[in-house]
Amino acid sequence: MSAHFLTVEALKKVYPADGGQANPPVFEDIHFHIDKGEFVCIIGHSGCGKTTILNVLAGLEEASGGNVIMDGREVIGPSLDRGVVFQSHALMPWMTVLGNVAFAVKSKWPDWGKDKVTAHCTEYLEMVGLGHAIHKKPAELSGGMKQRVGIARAFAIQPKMLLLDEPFGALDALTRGTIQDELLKIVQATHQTVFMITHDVDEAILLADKIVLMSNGPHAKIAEIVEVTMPRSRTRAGIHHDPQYYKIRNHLVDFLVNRSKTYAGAEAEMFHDAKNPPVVQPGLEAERAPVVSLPAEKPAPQLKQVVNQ
Ligand SMILES: Nc1ncnc2c1ncn2[C@@H]1O[C@H](COP(=O)(O)OP(=O)(O)OP(=O)(O)O)[C@@H](O)[C@H]1O
Repeated sequence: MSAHFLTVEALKKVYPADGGQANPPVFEDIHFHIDKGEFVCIIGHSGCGKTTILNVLAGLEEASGGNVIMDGREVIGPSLDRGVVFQSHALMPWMTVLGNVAFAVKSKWPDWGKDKVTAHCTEYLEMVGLGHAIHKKPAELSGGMKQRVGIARAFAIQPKMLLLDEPFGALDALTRGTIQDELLKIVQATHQTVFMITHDVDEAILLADKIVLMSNGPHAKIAEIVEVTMPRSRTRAGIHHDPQYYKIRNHLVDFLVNRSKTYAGAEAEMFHDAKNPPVVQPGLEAERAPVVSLPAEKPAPQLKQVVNQ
């Protein structure tokens, strides 16, 4: 049995086409794992299937093949073991901020009394800087405040795993930065296991222990796992002073701009092993990390080994 907290094996998704035609798989042969307490970001071009993968991990979407094992059990449906925060804050507009969080907390712990629920929710709302706004309704909040409520609600149920789908995508840069700092602090304090989709490479470098890079769809694969080797005590203001930051950033941008399209087709299988995507540490490499590109001619037999170093 796998020793990892979460294991994704051979995951594949095909959406049915209109008119009975067969669609190609959005992604296939997706393999990766997450250890307890790890913060994992996933990056890839629009349409490669990141949200679909997150929904499968959440149990909200069924895969067409493969499986997801979390904490020794197969994920077959939604559970309060997994907290989800979407890009659009899904708050109940008729309830107060406290009421929105309390609703989730009461679902998780139905035996708790009112005072215990209120104290618990208030603690998490204070953590995201909303202690002063617990009696407000969502309509009275800014976009950033609403998103904070969603984050507090997800943390308050103390899920085994937190799934974040571009939670800051709709926020202005200033608010986004502040909430990133708050998330960083909470995650450092709680050691919460997190899987997060982002399009922002800086956000991924700031928050993640490792970054999963997806190639373009259809037939998207996990192309590479990038370990963020900078010390965990990162701050938004400080990471730019670490020489590793630029190496990691350049590596991610180079993937997105140049390499993300080279993983589809039979030829790609000759140089890429989707079951064991290369794990790279560009921050620690003196030179630029190896660049994977389709060879012009038949590849040398040891090419797979080179890519995996
Ligand atoms: N319910 C659905 N029915 C049919 N096709 C779908 C459905 N949901 C998603 N798709 C298709 O699957 C592909 C992957 O979508 P998904 O939203 O998972 O990608 P993504 O990588 O998260 O994209 P983005 O970064 O733009 O959010 C897209 O081509 C999308 O059109």
